[in-house]
Amino acid sequence: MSLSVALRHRFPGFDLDVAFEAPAGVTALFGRSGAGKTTVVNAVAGLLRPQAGRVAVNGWELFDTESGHWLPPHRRRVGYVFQDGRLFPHLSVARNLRYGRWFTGRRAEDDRFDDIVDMLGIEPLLARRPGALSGGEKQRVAIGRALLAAPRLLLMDEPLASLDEARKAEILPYLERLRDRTEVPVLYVSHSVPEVARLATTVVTLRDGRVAAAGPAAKVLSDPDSIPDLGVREAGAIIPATVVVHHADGLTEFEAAGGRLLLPRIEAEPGRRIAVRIHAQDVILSRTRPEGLSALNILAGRVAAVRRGEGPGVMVQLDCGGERLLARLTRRSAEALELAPGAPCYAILKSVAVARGDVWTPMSG
Ligand SMILES: Nc1ncnc2c1ncn2[C@@H]1O[C@H](COP(=O)(O)OP(=O)(O)OP(=O)(O)O)[C@@H](O)[C@H]1O
Repeated sequence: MSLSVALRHRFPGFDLDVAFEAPAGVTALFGRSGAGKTTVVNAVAGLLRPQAGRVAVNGWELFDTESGHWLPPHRRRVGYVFQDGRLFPHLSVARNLRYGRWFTGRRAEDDRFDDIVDMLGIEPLLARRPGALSGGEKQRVAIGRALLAAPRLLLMDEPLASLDEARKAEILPYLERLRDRTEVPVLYVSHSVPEVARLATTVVTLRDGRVAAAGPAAKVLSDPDSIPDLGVREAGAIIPATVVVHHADGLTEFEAAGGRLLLPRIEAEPGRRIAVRIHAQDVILSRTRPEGLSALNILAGRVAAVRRGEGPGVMVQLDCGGERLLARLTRRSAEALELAPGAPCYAILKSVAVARGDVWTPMSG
C-alpha cells in the first residue's frame, strides 16, 4: 500500500520539482501559501498535465510521462473532499451519498453503504437535505459520498478549513476512523499543524516547489529543521504515552518515555496508548532537576539538536528516552545553559498548557 509521486512542472516564475513515497494512511501535504500543494494535488487528480513525472497508487499508475501513459481524470478513481463539501442542495443526504454509485457495481456498493454510513455516523441524517446540516455534518456526508465511489485514493484539500474549532473537534474522530478502518490512501492538504499532528501518518512539507521534509508524522513535526514550514508558534512534538491512572482532582497520569506526565483528564481506560502534542513554546528547560516548582511535569532527556532562527529564539530538540521533544527558548537562555548536543537536561511542562485536543488515542476503536 503506497502512494508514489514524482513531478516536475514549470510555470512562469514557479518551478515544481518534487518526489515522495508515502505508505498507507494519511499523507499530509504541508507548506506555506504558494509552496506548490495545489499544483501537486491537481497533477494527481489529472487536472494538470505535468511536464514530467509519474504518480502511482498501490502500483496502479495514474500517469507516467516517460511511457506516455495518461489516465484522464474520470478514470483515475480519485475521490475528492473539498473545503466546502459541494453537496447537491436539492438531493437528500441518502441520494447525495448514492450519487457515486455509477462508478462501482451495485452489489458492492450496497454492502459498503451501511458500513460507511455507520463509520461516519450519518445514519440519522439520511433523509435530510444539505441545507439542514451543520458544516461538520456536511463534510461527513461529502467524505461518505467520496468513499462510496470506491476510490483508490482520496484527495482532501483543506476539508476542515471552513469549520469552527468546535466543528473541527467533532469531525476529527471520524477522519481518524477513516484512516484506521479503510485501506484507501489519503492525500491531505492542510495549513493546520494540530490537524496534521492528529491525522497524518506521513508528513511531506513543501518549500518553494521542493520537498523540504518527508517522513513519519511524529518525526517531521518534531524536527527543528521543519520549523520554517510549520511556523514557530505551531511547532511542537508528538510523543506517545500510556494512561496509568485517573486522579480525583481532574488530572490523568501517563507514562511517557522520559517520565510521568500529569495532564487534564481524558476519557481512556488505564493501559490505553495515547498521543500528546507538546507545544515547543510551553516547555521550559533546566540543566538540573528542579525542585519546589508548581509545574507538575518534569521529563529527563538530552539535547539532540539546537537550531537557531533569524530572531532571538532557538529551537532545542531533546531526546527523552528515545522520544523527541521540542522546546523554544531565547538564544540568551540557550547560551546561559550551555545547551549543546549531548547535554543532559530536564523539560518542564505545566499540566494546564496541554489542551484537551492535544491528547488523543491514536487508533480509534
Ligand atoms: N496555472 C498556473 N499558471 C501560472 N502559475 C501558476 C499556475 N498555477 C499555480 N501557479 C503558481 O505556482 C505556485 C504554487 O501554487 P500552488 O497553488 O500550488 O500553491 P499552494 O501551496 O497550493 O498555495 P495555497 O496554500 O495558497 O493554496 C504559485 O506561485 C502560483 O502562482
